[in-house]
Amino acid sequence: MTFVLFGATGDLAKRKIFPALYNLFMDGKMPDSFSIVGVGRREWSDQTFQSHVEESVHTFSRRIINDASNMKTFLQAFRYSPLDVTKSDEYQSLLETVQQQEKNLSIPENRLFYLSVSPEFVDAITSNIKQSGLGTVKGWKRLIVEKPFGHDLTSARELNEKLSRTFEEEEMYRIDHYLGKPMVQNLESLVYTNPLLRAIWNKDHIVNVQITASEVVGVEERAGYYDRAGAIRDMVQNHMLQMVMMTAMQISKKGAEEVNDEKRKVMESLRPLQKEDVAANVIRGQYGPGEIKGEPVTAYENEPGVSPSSKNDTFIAARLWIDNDFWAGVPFYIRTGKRMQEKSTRIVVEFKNPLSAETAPNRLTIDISPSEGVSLQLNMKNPLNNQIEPVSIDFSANAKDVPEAYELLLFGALRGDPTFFAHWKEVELSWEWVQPILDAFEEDLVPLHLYRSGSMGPEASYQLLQEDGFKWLDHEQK
Ligand SMILES: NC(=O)C1=CN([C@@H]2O[C@H](COP(=O)(O)OP(=O)(O)OC[C@H]3O[C@@H](n4cnc5c(N)ncnc54)[C@H](OP(=O)(O)O)[C@@H]3O)[C@@H](O)[C@H]2O)C=CC1
Ligand SMILES: O=C1O[C@H](COP(=O)(O)O)[C@@H](O)[C@H](O)[C@H]1O
Repeated sequence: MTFVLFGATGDLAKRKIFPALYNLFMDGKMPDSFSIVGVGRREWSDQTFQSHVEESVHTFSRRIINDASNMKTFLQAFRYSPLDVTKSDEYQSLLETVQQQEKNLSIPENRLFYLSVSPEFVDAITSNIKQSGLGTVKGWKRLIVEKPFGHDLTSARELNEKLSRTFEEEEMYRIDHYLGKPMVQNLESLVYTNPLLRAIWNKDHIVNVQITASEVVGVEERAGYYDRAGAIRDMVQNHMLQMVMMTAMQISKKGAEEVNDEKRKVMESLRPLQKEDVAANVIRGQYGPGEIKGEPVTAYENEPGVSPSSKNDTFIAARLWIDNDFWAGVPFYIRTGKRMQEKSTRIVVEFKNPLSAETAPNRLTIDISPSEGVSLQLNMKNPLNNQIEPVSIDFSANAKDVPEAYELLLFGALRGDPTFFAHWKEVELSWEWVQPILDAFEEDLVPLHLYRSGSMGPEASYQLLQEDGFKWLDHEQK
């Protein structure tokens, strides 16, 4: 297999892709013979590239590197091909490098193309892959595409149409790194393999589902992108909706087709929002000044690169309804934002409580990151005072040796397993659901609530749940 990495000199390659490839190699999960060809504009030699890869792995790998001989073998697989991806005539030398490696190392003609570049280049690269012959193989070819997948519904459709000229749907692996998080991958098994949970994973037993992805960091150096995207495109259209799908799908057997089908069904049942209804169901927020870990931090509007008087959303909370037999009448609440109190991604499932006045409701909390675990809140009699009190049964994963999201995702693509990648139908349905929100924001039909940095978002997001008689189950209330 030849792994052709466009954007090999970039940030994502350095922080995520090279360390993931190294860990797969160390775990014996790379194919028997493989070559990795990096592409970028910089005029690097193979040696410069190999040193860069080595440094990246040393800096960012979850594994402590103490095995020089394995590292040497790993680095020998790397070649660099300088190329401006917009110039068709430069692809010939890339093809030659790929073919030479295939010949020298007797590598079967299987090619995995990874586009870790700005979306504006995706069209040029895929059509040049076709024209140059890089995409003509005796074995298989696959394409991994990074987010963002479009800027709105129209651009996502256009992008998909362009990609489909070179790659079939079965050959496309759209990355959503939340689908690589071990606990998100675990959701399917958690419900499927526990008849106890399967029996109650529906509207008869569940009153609401809350999915939170809060971050402590602000916009950092990404204002150029983020000020145009906002939390709605950056997190909701992809990661948050993928977590809704993974939580709400009803699996009856394991396998990629089933997972993608069930996720699609969830999205098809998601009640569409009309532009006029957005304000009643979606809270738009932007961080103001505040404190993070005791240190003052600036408001979003004063961050470098943010446009003056920007109305960009750095926080979104929303209420979703899945109008199918399993979930009709159960609100799904999602919430995500930057500069919040804690870094945490968590799903809380609250169960019905017929004894509501006397006992706390049962709750299942699934911690996705940074800690990974599951806890179930039950009621028990305290022998000291004979009072019924909530107790928690906890399982925490030992994160030390757990593969990172990019390892799991790359391993999936290497095996040709699309289970934890976003199928086009899911992406399109997600954009369809989000588009009225984008329109309502554009037309300023939704108030922008400022929230204090270091808080859990604007007060309005608490009111959203209060309207239904619920409250956000933050960490201390778990
Ligand atoms: N960084 C991250 O954490 C994440 C990134 N992503 C996505 O991954 C993609 C890459 O991001 P990131 O690595 O951060 O971006 P960077 O800006 O760090 O890297 C961009 C890469 O593209 C290459 N490139 C740019 N123009 C050309 C060109 N004309 N011809 C050939 N190569 C070119 C650059 O090579 P050179 O400079 O040598 O020309 C560089 O390797 C983006 O789509 C981003 O949205 C997604 C999730 C997280
Ligand atoms: O895709 C993105 O995700 C990160 C958050 O990812 P996590 O794995 O740290 O939870 C977010 O910071 C970034 O803005 C977004 O582009």
